[in-house]
Formats: sequence, structure tokens, C-alpha cells
Amino acid sequence: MQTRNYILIGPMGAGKSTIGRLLAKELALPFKDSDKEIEERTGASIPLIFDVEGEAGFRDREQAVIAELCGQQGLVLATGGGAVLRAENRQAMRQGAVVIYLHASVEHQLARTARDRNRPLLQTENPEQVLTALLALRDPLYREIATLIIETDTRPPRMVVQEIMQFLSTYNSR
Ligand SMILES: Nc1ncnc2c1ncn2[C@@H]1O[C@H](COP(=O)(O)OP(=O)(O)O)[C@@H](O)[C@H]1O
Ligand SMILES: O=C(O)C1=C[C@@H](OP(=O)(O)O)[C@@H](O)[C@H](O)C1
Ligand SMILES: [Mg+2]
Repeated sequence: MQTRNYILIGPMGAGKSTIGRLLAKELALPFKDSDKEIEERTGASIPLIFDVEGEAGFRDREQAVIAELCGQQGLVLATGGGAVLRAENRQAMRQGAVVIYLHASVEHQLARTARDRNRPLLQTENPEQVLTALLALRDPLYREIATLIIETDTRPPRMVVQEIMQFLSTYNSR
């Protein structure tokens, strides 16, 4: 039962990294964050990878990490907000995993990412416009592979985890 993977998807600032870590504790499973994996394997930060290799270079590294981690079992995996862009990633992620779409409004995404310089796509004059455009493009892709969708605007991380656990208690006993 516990051998399936639990994969968190959703936009920047939805809380994937934060909630993934808490959920892994709750499920007593190892936690992986695809962005951290990419940084460790490359020996460079995400902003540096974007600088040197462009977004396409980053997406290639992301695809390799996602393919490998989705081939493992019993992980909680927090992905980056753009992981759903490639069909190969969507296919790998939906394979036997519970895919949890953490939804957040642009307003909350903006507030939660404002002080962080580690997201190259948001280092622009108008991050609100970028987040709005990205959500319009990606929301259908998140929904395409989601097993469940959780609203995070009005809930602190611990409550989001509780809600996921409640869903899993019925889902896992089907
Ligand atoms: N449900 C939530 N309510 C309030 N703040 C949150 C929530 N989830 C995450 N955060 C905060 O938002 C910021 C971004 O969270 P993070 O987990 O890095 O998001 P993601 O990995 O989806 O980009 C962090 O400072 C985190 O503490
Ligand atoms: O939305 C995106 O395209 C990205 C999201 C980031 O991860 P988080 O969603 O964890 O911030 C990170 O992968 C990179 O900066 C690109
Ligand atoms: Mg993250």
C-alpha cells in the first residue's frame, strides 16, 4: 500500500516543498524535492542553472530527475511549478502515484514568493503578471494529472497536510 509515490504539483508558492516535507513525516516516507535534487546533482543553484543553460537546460535536468524519482517507490516528491509542462513528466508522474495539486491564488502565490530571490522566473518588474500567465497555462495541466486538488489560500501548512491525510485514509483503503 505504502509503496506508491505521493507527488505534489502546483504553482510557485503553493507550498509544495513545505507541505511535502510535513506529509513525508506524517506518512513516514522519504522526502525528495526535485529542485533540490537538480541543485545537488548539478552542483549549482537554480538561478545559476537558468543563467548558464537557460530555462530549456533547466527543464532537461528536471525531466531527468523526475523520470528517475518516479521510477522509485514509496517517496513523497515535491516538484517545481513547471514540472507539468512536458508530457513526458506528466506521464511519469501519474504512473501509480497519488498526485496532489496544491492550488493557490495569484495573490497568495505573490505574497509567499515576494522575498525569495531563488525563483528566476519571478525576478521581473511584474511578477504578478508572470504568475497570472503561468497559472492560466498550467492550471489545465495540473488538473489533467491530479488525483486530488487542495485549496491552500485559507489553510496553514499543517491543515493542508491534515486534509491530505484525511483523503488518503479513504483512498488507501479502497
Ligand atoms: N498554506 C500555506 N499558508 C501560508 N504560507 C505558506 C503555506 N504553504 C507554504 N507557505 C509559505 O510559502 C512560502 C513558499 O512555500 P514553498 O513550500 O517553497 O512553495 P513551493 O515549493 O510550492 O514553491 C514558504 O515561506 C512557506 O512557508
Ligand atoms: O514554476 C516554475 O517554472 C519553477 C518553479 C520553481 O519551483 P517551486 O514551484 O517549488 O517554486 C523552480 O522549479 C523553478 O524556479 C521554476
Ligand atoms: Mg518548491
